[in-house]
Amino acid sequence: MTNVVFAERFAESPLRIGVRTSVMATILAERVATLLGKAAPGIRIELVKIQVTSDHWGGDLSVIGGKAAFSKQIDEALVGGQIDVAVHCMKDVPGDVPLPEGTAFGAYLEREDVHDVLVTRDGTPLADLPPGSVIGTSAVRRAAQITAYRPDLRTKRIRGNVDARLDKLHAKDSPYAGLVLARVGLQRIGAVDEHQEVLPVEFQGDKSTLSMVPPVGAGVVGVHARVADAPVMQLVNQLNHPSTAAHILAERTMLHMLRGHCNSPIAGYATTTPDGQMAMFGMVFNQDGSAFVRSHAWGDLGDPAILGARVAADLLHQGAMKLIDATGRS
Ligand SMILES: NCc1[nH]cc(CCC(=O)O)c1CC(=O)O
Repeated sequence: MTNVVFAERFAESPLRIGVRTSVMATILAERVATLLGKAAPGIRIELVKIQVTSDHWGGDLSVIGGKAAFSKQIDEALVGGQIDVAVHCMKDVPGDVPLPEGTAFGAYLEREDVHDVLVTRDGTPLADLPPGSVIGTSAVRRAAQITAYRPDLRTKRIRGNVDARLDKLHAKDSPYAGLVLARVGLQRIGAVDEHQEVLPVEFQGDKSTLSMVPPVGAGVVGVHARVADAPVMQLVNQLNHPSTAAHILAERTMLHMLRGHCNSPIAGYATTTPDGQMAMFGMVFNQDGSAFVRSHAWGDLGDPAILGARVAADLLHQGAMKLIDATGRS
């Protein structure tokens, strides 16, 4: 793409990036704006704020259409041409509904940290919390793994942006002893002074060892644009990190095959091994983590979808769908 074509495309109007009005969404949109600005020096870039109703919804996500509710207004603005680019945490992009027609992810930024942490008011580790303590999380994946390790604790749903959740933890009459959150989310919003216990991502094969296997898409930011908008798509493509893109394709192929949705107790994590192969780990839990299936496979970095499909097929063969259905497609 020559600078002339860019100049023509952006002569009349700036490149518009849609951004949800949360601290984390704003920080990620600004990061993408900076990267796009470096890739095409001189183009004008504008952040367009989009108020997302579900950000203010404290109830059950299924009532407003699941995880897709968060992206609905952004998707409409992208398809309708009010914005040119949208920025998403891949973890939040549902696997059971297709992307809006005519749109695609043009870039996946290099994967960041995938660890979840336990944030507490005073730094008490998970192992030492008194029986009956309440852990705040809305993710069945997190609740299942916490409960498997400490069946004597309780988990309680908590919703809202990360900063709002931390406020709830520190509130005077907070019911929560701790919250499970993504470490990268805390880093992004600068909440680094919190008492954090980093939870290991490796599943050790038994419930007595603490682990928190990452969700599909953990730590990856995706840049979404209209396929027909070639200048923007080609510009966005320049930000793509190829091995991250391969890992995401493997993980999301697994998620599609398991029909993973916002309430799915599914973990999936693809990595590149030191010898240049791709490794993929998948796991499906029941609600309290007392039952699970898991699969680990290796494959060619050039065939991510095949690896994801193999892990999914293995999980399905072991009865994954029964566990997912028992948790409820609510
Ligand atoms: N569900 C909310 C959400 N979506 C993306 C992140 C940040 C982590 C990431 O991008 O993987 C978070 C915060 C959290 O789960 O604590």
